[in-house]
Amino acid sequence: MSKCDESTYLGFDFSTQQLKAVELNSDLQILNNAAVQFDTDLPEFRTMSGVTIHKDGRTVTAPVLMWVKALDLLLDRLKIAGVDFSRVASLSGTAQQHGSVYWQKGVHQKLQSLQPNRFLHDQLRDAFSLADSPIWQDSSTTEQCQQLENAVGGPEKLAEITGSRAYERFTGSQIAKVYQTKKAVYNNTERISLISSFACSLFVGDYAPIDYADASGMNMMDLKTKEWSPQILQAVAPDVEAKLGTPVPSYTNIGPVSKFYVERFGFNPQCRVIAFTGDNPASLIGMRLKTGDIAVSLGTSDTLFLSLRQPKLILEGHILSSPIDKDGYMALLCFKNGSLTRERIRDSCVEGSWKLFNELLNSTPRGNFGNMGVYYDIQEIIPSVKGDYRVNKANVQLSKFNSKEIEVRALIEGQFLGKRAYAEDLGVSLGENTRIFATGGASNNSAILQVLADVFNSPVYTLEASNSAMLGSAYQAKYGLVRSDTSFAEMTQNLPPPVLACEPSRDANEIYAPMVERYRALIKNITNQK
Ligand SMILES: O=C(CO)[C@@H](O)[C@H](O)CF
Repeated sequence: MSKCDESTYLGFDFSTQQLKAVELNSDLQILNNAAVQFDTDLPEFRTMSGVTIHKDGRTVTAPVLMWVKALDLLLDRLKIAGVDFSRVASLSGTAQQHGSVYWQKGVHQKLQSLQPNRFLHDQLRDAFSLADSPIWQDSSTTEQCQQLENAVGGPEKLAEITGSRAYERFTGSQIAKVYQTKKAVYNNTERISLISSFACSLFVGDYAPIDYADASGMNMMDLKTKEWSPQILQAVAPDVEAKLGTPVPSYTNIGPVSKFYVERFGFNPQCRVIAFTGDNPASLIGMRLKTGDIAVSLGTSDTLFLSLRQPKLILEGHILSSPIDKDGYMALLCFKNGSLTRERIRDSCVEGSWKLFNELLNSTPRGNFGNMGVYYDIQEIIPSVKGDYRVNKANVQLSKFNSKEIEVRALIEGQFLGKRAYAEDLGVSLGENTRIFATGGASNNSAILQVLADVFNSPVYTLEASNSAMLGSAYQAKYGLVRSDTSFAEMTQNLPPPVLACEPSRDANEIYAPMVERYRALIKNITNQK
C-alpha cells in the first residue's frame, strides 16, 4: 500500500440475492467486505432467492424496502468488519439491471433531510409509490414490448435506436405497464429510478441520475445521442421524462455523501459519490476486459459480454454504452436460467452436494455420449423457451436421462453450448488468441470451468475475486475521482493479472463445434413445437 495515501474506496453491489460491499485501499487491494443475504437476513420480506414470483408465473418483483433495510444492516456490518468510514474518499455501486423504483410525490424533501438517529428503512417506509419493484426476471410485459416496437417501426428500428429490440424485463415496457395498469401509482410518482440510481440516491440524499450504461438497458435511451428518445418516451407514458431526469456518463462524480452518513456513520463530509451502474457494466470494469476478451459471468443470471469499439445492430442480445469510455460500447447476452437452475439439478441429482456434482461431471466424457439437454426453470430470454428438453445422440427427445451423471453434464454443456451459439451469432469468432474471463459464483468451480474451456475451445481465466461487479464498482469509485489525470488502464495497471484456470482439451473443438449446430437444431425444434 502506498504509505502516503490512506484513502479507501467503497463499492456496493445490490444484486438479486444479496447486498454486498467491498473496501479497497488506494492500490485497489481488498481491505474489508460484508454482505446481507435477503432471504435469510431479512426473512420478513419472504423472498425466494431475493425475489417474489407472482401467481401468473411471469410477474417478478422485489420489495424496495428490503433493499433499504439491507443497507442499514450492511453499513453496521462494514463497521464491525473494521471499515473506518472517515477514510473513504469516494464510493460507487452497482445493481441488478432493468428493475425500476417509483418514488412517491413529496419524498424528495425527506430524502434530503434524513435524520441520523433513525434507520433509513424507518424513514423511507412510505417513500415509494410502488412497494414491489419489477425486476429483471419479470416477463409480464409482452404487450407493452409490442407497443414500443410498433411505435418506432419494428424491432430492428428499436434495436438501432436503443441497442436492443424490446425485451420484457427492460424498463421502458415496465414503466408502460405501471402506467397502464396502476395509473394512480404512476401519477403519484415524482421520480423513477433504476435500482442502481435508487441506491445512489440513498447515498447522495437526492435523486441521482441514471448512468449511460444502465440506461442502455431500458429500451429508452438513444445509444448514439445518449439522450432519451422522444419517440419512445411518448410511447411509454405521459410526462415520463420529467420523472427520469437526464442520463450521465457512468463515471460521473455526482456529489458529496449526504449528511446522514457523515453524522450516523462518521463518513468524511468530503467523501464523493460516483454514479452507480448496472451489474454487467460494473463487471466489465472489474474484469478489466481487453478488446477480444470474452467475459462469462455465472451468477443468478448467466451473462456473456465483451467490449466493442462501435455499436452494431443485433436482435438477440444487447448493445450497451461502455461504463468507462462514453464513446465505447459493450455487447451483452443474458440468460435467466443460471445458478438457480444449476442448484435445482444439483439438488435433484446429488442432494445439494457440489462435491458430488463435480464428481459426476468429471466422470462423464466430453460430448456426453451424444446426449444433450437444455433446462429453463423460468421463461428464458434467449431462446424464448421454458421447460427441460433432452435428446440422445440420435436427436430423439427423451423425458429423462437414465443416469444422473448424464443429466449433470447435459445441463452444464447445454448452458455453455447456448452461450457459444449466441456469441457466434453476435459475430464473435473464437480464435487462437481468444481468452474467456469467468466470474460470478460458479467461476469458483473448476469442473464447470473445464467444460466452459472445452465448449469454447479457449483458455479460461479468473480474477482475484469472483465478484467482479462489486469490485468494478469500487474501481469506478476511484476512477470517478482520478480520471481527469489518470486513465483507467494506468489506475489498474498494478493489479494482479488474470490467473489461467484451465485450458481446452485437445479434442474440444471436434466434439463441440458439431454440438453447437445440434444445439441450434434442438432450439429450432423446440420453438417450432411451441
Ligand atoms: O437482466 C440482466 C442483464 O440484462 C441480468 O444480468 C441482471 O442484470 C442480473 F441482475
